[in-house]
Formats: sequence, C-alpha cells, structure tokens
Amino acid sequence: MLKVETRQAVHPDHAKAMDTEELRRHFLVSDIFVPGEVRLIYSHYDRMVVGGAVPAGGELVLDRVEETKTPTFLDRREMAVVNIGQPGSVSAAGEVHALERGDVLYLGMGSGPVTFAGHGRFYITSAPAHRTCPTRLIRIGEAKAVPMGASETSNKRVIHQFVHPLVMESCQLVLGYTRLLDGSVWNTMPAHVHDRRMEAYLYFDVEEKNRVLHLMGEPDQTRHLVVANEEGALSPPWSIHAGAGTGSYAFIWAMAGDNVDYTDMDMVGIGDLR
Ligand SMILES: O=C[C@H](O)[C@@H](O)CC(=O)C(=O)O
Ligand SMILES: [Zn+2]
Repeated sequence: MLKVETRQAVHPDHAKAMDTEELRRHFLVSDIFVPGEVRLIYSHYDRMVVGGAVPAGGELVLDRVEETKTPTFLDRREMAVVNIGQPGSVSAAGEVHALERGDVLYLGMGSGPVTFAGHGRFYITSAPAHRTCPTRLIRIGEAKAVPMGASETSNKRVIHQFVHPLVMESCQLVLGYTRLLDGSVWNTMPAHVHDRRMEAYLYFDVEEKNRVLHLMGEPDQTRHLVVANEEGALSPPWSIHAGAGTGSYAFIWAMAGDNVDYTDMDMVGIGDLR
C-alpha cells in the first residue's frame, strides 16, 4: 500500500503567523512508518520526498507514484534509504542489497521499481536528478565520521556523512546521520541556515519517554516542534534546524538543492537568535 501526502512550500511571512497545529501540519514529519505500507511526503521544497517503508516480513514495491507522473518513481530521481530497523533488503535494477541497521543505500536515477523486504524500517529520501550516479551501499565504517561539539556545551556528537562528496557521488542528495554522545542533547547549536538547500530531519533512537524540541524558523523568528521517536521536520531553506532532547538521540539529515557542499552554511550567532 502506498500513501503520498503533498506539502506545499510555505513563505516565511506566512510561517510567522502559524499556531502550533499549523506548524505541525506543514513542517512535522510523522506517521511514516506503518507496517505493510510505503508512506511518502512530497515536499515542494526542492521537491524532496521523505518517507518510510515497513515491509514487516513481507515485500513492498515502490514503483509508480502518481505525483511525479513518470512511469516509475526513480525515472528522473535519485534515492537514499536508511535502515533504522532490523535487517532487511532493498532490491532494484536486478540487485538485492542487504541492509543492517544503520546502513545507507544510494540508488541512482533510473534504478526502476524498488522492493523493500524483511524486518527493516526503511527511511526513504529522494530528490530530482539529472543523471545517473552509481548505486552504492554504504556502511558506517565507510562513512566519514566528523566529531563535533563538547560535553561542556551539551552538544558532543558525531556526524556520520554517507551520501557526501568525500564518500560518493550524487546529483543533489546529501545525507547522513548524527548521534549525540555522553548525555549531550543539543544538535546543530550554534545554528545555521542554507538558503541554497532545503533539509529534512528524522529523529530516531529517541527513548519512548523522551522528546526533542526541534527548533525551526527564521533566525529572528524561531518556533519549535515537539517531536517523538521516528518523527522529524521539513526544514525550509529560510529556516534554522536544531534541537534539544530530554535525552540522547540520533537523527538523519538529508539535503537537496543548488550544491552538495556540506560546509556551505550561514552560521547564526547565538546572540542573534530570537
Ligand atoms: O547542514 C547540515 C545539517 O544541518 C546537519 O548535518 C547538522 C548536524 O548534523 C549537526 O550539527 O549535528
Ligand atoms: Zn543544515
């Protein structure tokens, strides 16, 4: 079963006036992991699609998606999949890729229908592509690990870069995940924006009793979303994306836009946040 929800892009002047419910309706990513279903959110920010596939021991095929009006979803798109569940497999273009928890699979444009199987919980990200890049399974040992922050500032974490120019080639997608260490709770603080690229977050390994206060909005107009495990946020090009948890957690970040330069960020001084 396939379910697709379209999210229109929101102008920051409009976002300023939103109450909690409206903010959640436009920017919260939730309910994407449902056993026996593929659920996608089609965002008009850079036409990034995020979603989940939970085959629950069976098989789920992602083929035609009405919203793209192409014969198959990946005819003019690339995709990166992260398994945040038990081992499973993702098959495309006649190849079966076994994904352990934490593995990332990149599928190039034109890979054809994608079959999800096993007991994985597959987080899907996809952006329009203009050429095909080689499909690649990346395990954490092959990703680039960037230690960041310190326990004194409660933001000690490791940024694991998977779909990243230093690791592999893609068209638009840049993806990895960040894990908080030693009781650190803050991600991406100091904060930044990058108008050139939208970003999507998915928080995982958030204990049931915990929540993350995800910060969004223009730097001088911040808002927050209270997010639970396996929920996330669509971060518009004009928005900061940061968060503090009531415990440790990890999150997958994915970006698409004008460049794939991870370091291209406009930092925001903490004193300039409002
Ligand atoms: O543009 C880059 C993204 O916002 C994230 O990769 C930041 C992040 O994982 C972190 O600082 O913890
Ligand atoms: Zn960012």
